[in-house]
Amino acid sequence: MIFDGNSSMSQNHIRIATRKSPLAMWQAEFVKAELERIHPGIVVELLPMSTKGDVMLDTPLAKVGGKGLFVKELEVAILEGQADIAVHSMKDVPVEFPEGLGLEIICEREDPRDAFVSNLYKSISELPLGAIVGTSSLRRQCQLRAARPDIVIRDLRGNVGTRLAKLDNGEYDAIILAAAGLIRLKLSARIANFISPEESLPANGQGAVGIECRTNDERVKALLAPLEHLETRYRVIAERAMNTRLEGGCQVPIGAFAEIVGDEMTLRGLVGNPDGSEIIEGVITGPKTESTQLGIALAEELLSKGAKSILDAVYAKA
Ligand SMILES: NCc1[nH]cc(CCC(=O)O)c1CC(=O)O
Repeated sequence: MIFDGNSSMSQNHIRIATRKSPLAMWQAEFVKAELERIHPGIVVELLPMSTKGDVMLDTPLAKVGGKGLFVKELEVAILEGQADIAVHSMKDVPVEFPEGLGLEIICEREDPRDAFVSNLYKSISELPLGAIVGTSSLRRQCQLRAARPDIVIRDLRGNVGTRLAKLDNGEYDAIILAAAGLIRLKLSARIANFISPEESLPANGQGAVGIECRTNDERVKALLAPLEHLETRYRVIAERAMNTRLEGGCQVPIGAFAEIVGDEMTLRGLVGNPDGSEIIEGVITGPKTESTQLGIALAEELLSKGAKSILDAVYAKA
């Protein structure tokens, strides 16, 4: 039975299911603070939980497999009525939702770029021949190796603090992280260089926070509505639509990045193989209000240029 959100303990009370990582906690605290600012007197409670993705930290992400590694337990908590909402990094949110749940709100995007972090070098171009770079993202690996085939990629898992500690231990010459996570955790001083979308396309949804809740929970949806940021929604919807049409899981070498000027959206997309030896790129422009169609059309362009065989090969190995 799907829990009826309207029977929540009090009309002015919201419980947020969240992962326990510092970044997830920051995002949940951000939503709590926004709700408290907009609705004086509201009581917002955090329900920190562990997910499969948090527990299996030693396994390379591409091997853990399965969509929604970091969200399933949170969704169960909402469906069972222990929580009302879950706050996610849009980048980690699967394309499909369980019956009764939906991604109702997309908040304003933080910087969507990747960040180059190193104690020794200021940028990718400064890295010496054969430098060791830490990332577990096939997307980052693919684009880095395309530009610099000499670079050696080593796996890098864990939350942001763990990753920085591994860099500081000397395990890598440099690491690549999402700028948004570092900025939110007040660690932007660690960013040696922002990687432009021209150099490396970000992941779909990178830097944006989304809020999931019961689709029939009108009380909670009304409380959340002011947190919605329409421009971010258009951008993230286009990026996700491209990914969905490509049937991309959460760990595939796919980059997607939408920008809006006036009413016009420009969406760029890329599919590659992990070693960067093959990359298929495309760009499309159109009205921002047609973001889903733009994402699908760009995915179809990439597929017609050969993206399918690249993705099939990646999945066959995973
Ligand atoms: N895959 C983990 C993850 N999910 C969201 C972020 C960063 C913040 C964001 O994109 O909103 C990160 C860390 C990273 O990629 O460095």
